[in-house]
Amino acid sequence: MTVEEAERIEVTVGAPAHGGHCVARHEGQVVFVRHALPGERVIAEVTETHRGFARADAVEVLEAAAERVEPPCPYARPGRCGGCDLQHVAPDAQREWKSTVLREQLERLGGLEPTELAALDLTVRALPGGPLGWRSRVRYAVDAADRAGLRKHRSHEVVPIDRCLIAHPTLQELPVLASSGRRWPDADEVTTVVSSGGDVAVRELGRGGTRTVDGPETVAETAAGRDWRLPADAFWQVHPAAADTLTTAVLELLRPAPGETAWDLYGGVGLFAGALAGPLADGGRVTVVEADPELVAAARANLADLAGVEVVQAPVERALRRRRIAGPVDLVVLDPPRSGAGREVTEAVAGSGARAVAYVACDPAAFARDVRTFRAGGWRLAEIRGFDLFPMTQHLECVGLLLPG
Ligand SMILES: C[S@@+](CC[C@H](N)C(=O)[O-])C[C@H]1O[C@@H](n2cnc3c(N)ncnc32)[C@H](O)[C@@H]1O
Repeated sequence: MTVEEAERIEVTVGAPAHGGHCVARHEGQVVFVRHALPGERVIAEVTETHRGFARADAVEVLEAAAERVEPPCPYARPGRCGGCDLQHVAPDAQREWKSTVLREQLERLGGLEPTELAALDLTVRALPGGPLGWRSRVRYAVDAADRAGLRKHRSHEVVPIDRCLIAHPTLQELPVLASSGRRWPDADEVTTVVSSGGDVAVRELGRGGTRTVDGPETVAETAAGRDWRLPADAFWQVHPAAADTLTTAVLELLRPAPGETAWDLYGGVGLFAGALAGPLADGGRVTVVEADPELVAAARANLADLAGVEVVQAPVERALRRRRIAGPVDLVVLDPPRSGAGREVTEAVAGSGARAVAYVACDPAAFARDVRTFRAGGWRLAEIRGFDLFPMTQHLECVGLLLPG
């Protein structure tokens, strides 16, 4: 008998898997269970059925794991806000969970052998500041009644909320959410931003594009020993300690030397190029490649004081195909979106003559697939640093050092 949607099943929960759930089995069928922990016995309500697997939410815990805690947010419950997947897990155990996911993805999708995995430190490290109040950028969705809220897990349905506990305290004060009485008749989404320079901005995205509702058009950030200015809703790391943590990891792993050349691929406003430019000075060069024209303009402005930095506006794959950038190059930073760099870009980077690549990854599955491509091209994953840039959620960030040979 297979599991049916809305049916309640009793299962023993197994290991965490990519995506914020644990794997269980019910009558031979795989069930991905959210709101659960490995080793628990739970009653789970089936939310989706597919050929060969089902999804379910743990709605009653019969035998709790020692790592289970009461979720601090009342919306982090089955059927409510889908933003946080791990609020029911103690913070240390969240990082162990992420480390397990990283290992599993590198083994299954990356093709790493047990001996290679054993040689890597897959610890996922906490950033300063604790698991709540960190998020410096929050994008809310607007529901049919023009109220701003957050979406349910795997659904377009918007849950009106009166606060988001992982949001930075400054953002929680803003009169944006339904509880403030504020309505958003012209918007599909509302973005709130607080920058390290103290700027606070609210932008709405609607049929007419985006517009600033409150605060400045651009915000100031400080990272990697430099000051940055960027459009309020442009890409920037959402954890206040993330930009410094990632640039430090990239510099420590790549060890740039004066006179070397580097590519900063998927460069955004040029964060990694800005960090590399100093150590590469005395004849070194960095080329940033970024597709978004607004980010390219910000990168050019932010990096204008640095000699030897060029910013190319193009999709990375096209820049490589049309030889707008071409090897040999010494160092490469790859920081692609969640979907990863993909085979074409990864093969081109593997053939670029680089002596080292730092791959900054926000999705362990896409990262592992690209690692497999590097390995097929004769490279190896020499070191990895995992960071908990998104506490309370299933997301993890890592920086991998890939070396040829
Ligand atoms: C994860 S962000 C990294 C940005 C930057 N490295 C940083 O740390 O601030 C990924 C960036 O890749 C850009 N992007 C996405 N697809 C791209 C593509 N095919 N070619 C070039 N840039 C792309 C996005 O606009 C975004 O700025």
